[in-house]
Amino acid sequence: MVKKIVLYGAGGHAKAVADTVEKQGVYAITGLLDDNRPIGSQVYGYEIMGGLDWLTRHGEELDGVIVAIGDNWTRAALAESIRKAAPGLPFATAIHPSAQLARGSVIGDGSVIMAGAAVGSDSRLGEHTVMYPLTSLDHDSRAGACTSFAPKAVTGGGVLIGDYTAIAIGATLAHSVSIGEHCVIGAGATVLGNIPSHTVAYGTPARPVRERSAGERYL
Ligand SMILES: CC(=O)SCCNC(=O)CCNC(=O)[C@H](O)C(C)(C)COP(=O)(O)OP(=O)(O)OC[C@H]1O[C@@H](n2cnc3c(N)ncnc32)[C@H](O)[C@@H]1OP(=O)(O)O
Repeated sequence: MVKKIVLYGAGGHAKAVADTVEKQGVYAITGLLDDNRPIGSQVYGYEIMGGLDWLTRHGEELDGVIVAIGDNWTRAALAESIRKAAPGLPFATAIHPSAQLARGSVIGDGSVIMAGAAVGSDSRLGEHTVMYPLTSLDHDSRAGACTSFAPKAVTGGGVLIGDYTAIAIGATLAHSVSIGEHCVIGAGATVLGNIPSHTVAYGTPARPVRERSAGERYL
């Protein structure tokens, strides 16, 4: 039987998540939830049904939920609110059929792995992580919870990435580098050394540019 899920979010990122879920073919999307858009409006033919109140009333009818918000910190906060509003409702994981998951790789609940993304041997992704198209996290790497890889962001093997960190479009991380929590690695950066937590870094080679606090906007 097809499992029923809702996507929490209704913007551009939610469209990309919906496409991944549709292609995966494991879940049927009952509808979308969004606290800032009118109830009854539609995205891709899916109705916006409400917000957290809806989930409190209908959570038990569902098999799962995916937080479909692109910003890492907002996605984390919403996941926490959902846990409280609908305790026991699982976070579903969406994996595009063209994604490649190597032996020993582990994908955290609520994560979304889009078209052509690759997770290398024995690599682990935390909960609610997003890998956009053509990204790769190579062998023996760890990406924490609520991290994100924008299109064509790639890493070598043995890389560590802390919770909430965003790897921007086209960034490259050399093997064995360690990136802290709450970092943003800027578009097109080439990271050759470690980057401490709460840092915005970019350039080739990437250099820390400034500090950033948790939740500071980057998209
Ligand atoms: C499907 C999707 O859409 S997923 C999302 C895709 N988008 C991304 O991944 C992009 C995310 N954003 C970035 O990567 C940005 O580079 C950030 C957030 C890291 C940096 O942004 P800010 O700190 O706001 O930098 P700001 O725009 O103020 O620019 C400051 C200076 O740094 C330069 N700069 C900014 N980012 C970069 C970069 N990645 N590489 C080199 N130089 C940069 C700017 O050109 C500017 O230079 P100037 O002062 O000489 O004019």
